[in-house]
Amino acid sequence: MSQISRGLENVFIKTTALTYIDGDNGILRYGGFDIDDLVEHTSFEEVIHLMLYGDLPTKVQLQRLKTSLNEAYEIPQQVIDTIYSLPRESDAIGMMETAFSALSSIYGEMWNKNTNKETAIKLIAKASTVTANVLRAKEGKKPVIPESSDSFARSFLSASFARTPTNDEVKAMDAALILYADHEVPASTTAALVTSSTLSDMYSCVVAALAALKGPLHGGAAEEAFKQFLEIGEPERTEEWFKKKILEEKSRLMGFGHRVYKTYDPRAKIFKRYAQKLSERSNEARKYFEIALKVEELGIEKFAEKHIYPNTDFFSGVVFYSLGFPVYMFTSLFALSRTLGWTAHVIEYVEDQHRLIRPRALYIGPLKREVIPIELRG
Ligand SMILES: CC(=O)SCCNC(=O)CCNC(=O)[C@H](O)C(C)(C)COP(=O)(O)OP(=O)(O)OC[C@H]1O[C@@H](n2cnc3c(N)ncnc32)[C@H](O)[C@@H]1OP(=O)(O)O
Ligand SMILES: O=C([O-])CC(=O)C(=O)O
Repeated sequence: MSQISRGLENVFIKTTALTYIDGDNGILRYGGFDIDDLVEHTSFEEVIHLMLYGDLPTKVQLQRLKTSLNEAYEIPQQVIDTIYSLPRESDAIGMMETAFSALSSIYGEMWNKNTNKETAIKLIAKASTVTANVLRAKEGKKPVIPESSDSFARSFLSASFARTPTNDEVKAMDAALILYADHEVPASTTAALVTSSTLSDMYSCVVAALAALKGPLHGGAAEEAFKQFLEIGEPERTEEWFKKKILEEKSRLMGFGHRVYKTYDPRAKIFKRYAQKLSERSNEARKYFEIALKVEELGIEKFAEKHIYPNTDFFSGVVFYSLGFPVYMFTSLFALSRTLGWTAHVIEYVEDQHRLIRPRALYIGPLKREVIPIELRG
């Protein structure tokens, strides 16, 4: 009998030079560079170069890439209108899917080895415009196109909040963009790959990926994790909440557990450091960070023996909240960053390893039955 791998666990669908994960030892590298080093010493734009061109850029290459991004923030007025025509209470990722569908009908060009990387760079810039405007539409604000600047994170924050962000805010946003940029082939990237395997266009790949990212078991977990902290409300209520929700009702602890990491997610450690630093700016944020620390302690105490530890979504919400983003935007912020991983993987697949992805399902229904005409079916 054929082997079924539930959840495609341990199935390898491509080779990659993009991202290396050692799930037992909590190691994550992009193109051979440790994630800590990249966050410490590089910018999101440098990581874009690394992912798309295979190495960190020289100064000249970086400047060229920044110019390409700055020149691509513009999106057609019809797409802006589409975003703002949706009800304000619409789901933020749903709004991004709608915007990217509209973009795919305009920019859905054929794959071309000579232009795929430029297409990806334009798509990433436009994702910044879409994400900032999803926030602004939901907040009842006017449309804004991000302005050119020395930093993708700075342009994005300025457009989102229509104010000049501090350098600390830009650094934290930049770190979040790097941390979420890629993670090999999780559900969303796999959805993008399946789509690319039919030679559908790159924007459509992002629509498919967004749809998969939204779920609470994947990108939606950052919102769900933070909602736990909101529900707890006060640090001294944490133990009571944990006992009732997690131990008695056996709810999943959101922001904990991972298919590949069987130890602490290295990204969660870095997000935790930024959460600690940024949350010092407000009492509310500080309170949620304290609650997160207590939940983390109880979660590790309970689940470590099953190798279930905090994942990247556990502390990222405290960072985004401290930056001023509403909880409903957390998954969209993840998506903005992950447009890099999605496009880099589909390019790697289509250019070097392309084949239609078409698995099988093992049939277990009745082998053969005769149709009884409806009048005789009783
Ligand atoms: C960016 C990201 O996508 S990171 C992941 C974000 N998702 C979350 O934080 C949601 C919470 N976590 C989870 O649901 C899971 O850990 C997943 C889906 C991420 C990965 O889990 P999988 O590898 O598919 O494991 P699976 O769902 O089969 O669970 C295995 C066992 O661990 C338990 N488990 C896994 N995660 C958790 C959790 N967060 N809380 C409680 N129990 C958990 C399951 O109940 C199951 O227990 P059992 O064997 O006694 O039935
Ligand atoms: O790898 C996964 O399955 C999920 C994840 O952490 C990510 O996409 O960042």
